Amino acid sequence: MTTAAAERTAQLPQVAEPRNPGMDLDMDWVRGVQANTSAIERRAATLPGRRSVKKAHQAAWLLRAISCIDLTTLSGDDTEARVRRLCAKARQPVAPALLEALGMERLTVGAVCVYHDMVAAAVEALEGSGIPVAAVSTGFPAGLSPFHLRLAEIGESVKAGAQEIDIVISRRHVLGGNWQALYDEMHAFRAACGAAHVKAILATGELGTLRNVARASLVCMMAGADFIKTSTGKESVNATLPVSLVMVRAIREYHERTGIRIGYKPAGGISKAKDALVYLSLMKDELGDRWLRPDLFRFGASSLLGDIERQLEHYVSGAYSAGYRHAMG
Ligand SMILES: O=C[C@H](O)COP(=O)(O)O
Repeated sequence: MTTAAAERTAQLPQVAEPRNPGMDLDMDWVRGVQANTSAIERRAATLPGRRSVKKAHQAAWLLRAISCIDLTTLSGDDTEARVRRLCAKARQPVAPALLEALGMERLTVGAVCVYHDMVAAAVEALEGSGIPVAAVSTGFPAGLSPFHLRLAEIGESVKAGAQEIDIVISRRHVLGGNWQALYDEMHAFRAACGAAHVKAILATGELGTLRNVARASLVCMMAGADFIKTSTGKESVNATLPVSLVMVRAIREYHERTGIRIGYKPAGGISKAKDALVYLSLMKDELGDRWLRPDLFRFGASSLLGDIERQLEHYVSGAYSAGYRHAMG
């Protein structure tokens, strides 16, 4: 690391110790996990119509959604200039006049998420903001590069200043029911992250069954994942409500048994404000208010912020402002 990079790293805000110390692999627990697909799909189908976020309160919830976004660019044509623009947006996700109209002084996104090569540019652009940089590592998105290179990539991203590492698991371990291999892989990734938080991307669209999703979620938590994340955004099926129900219920079960709170990150294809509201109400219903903060909930999204901003503008321009003022007290 260059001296300048080392100095930048030293100036970064203090990151809390990873919250999940993990535990030994409990095969009885893993094998005992079931997922009733039709019941989950029935329940998921009711979620978009639920009214747990009242219309009059939606602007406040949308502001909360912004604070939980991992603002993402993960494209082959990413440039440092694009990342710098993204970081400027991360610092000021909503125009100051709009924010003022909504009665808020300061709002940032939860993190900026980039490929390893863009970490240094993002760290520099976010300096002093308190916004962490998340790096997708371990041969994202397929996770099929040699194991030692995947570990080395984590180390490089941490050295460059990433405070959060989004790893991808080997789908073949899940598809072959090789839970010990999945545990060992996740455990090694966790160790390589050091003080950085680690999010385990399951790539649920490639895991075959909801039961596999439930088991993989548990194994990754046992091996020390601080967050579990649905998707890379590159699979043909990314975040869905049925998968989210399965994963948040695994988080709930892990919390009930261990007392440890694991975060949840749906990612891929979430681009509408109304979808963000559905996810927030799912978190509230299934896990409670504690999981509505950025330390335990993130959206992995590249285009969600734009739609939320449009909805907020619409809101401020008239329709529900009386209700919003009431909701904000
Ligand atoms: O992890 C985040 C995803 O790659 C973002 O996916 P998206 O571009 O569909 O929002």
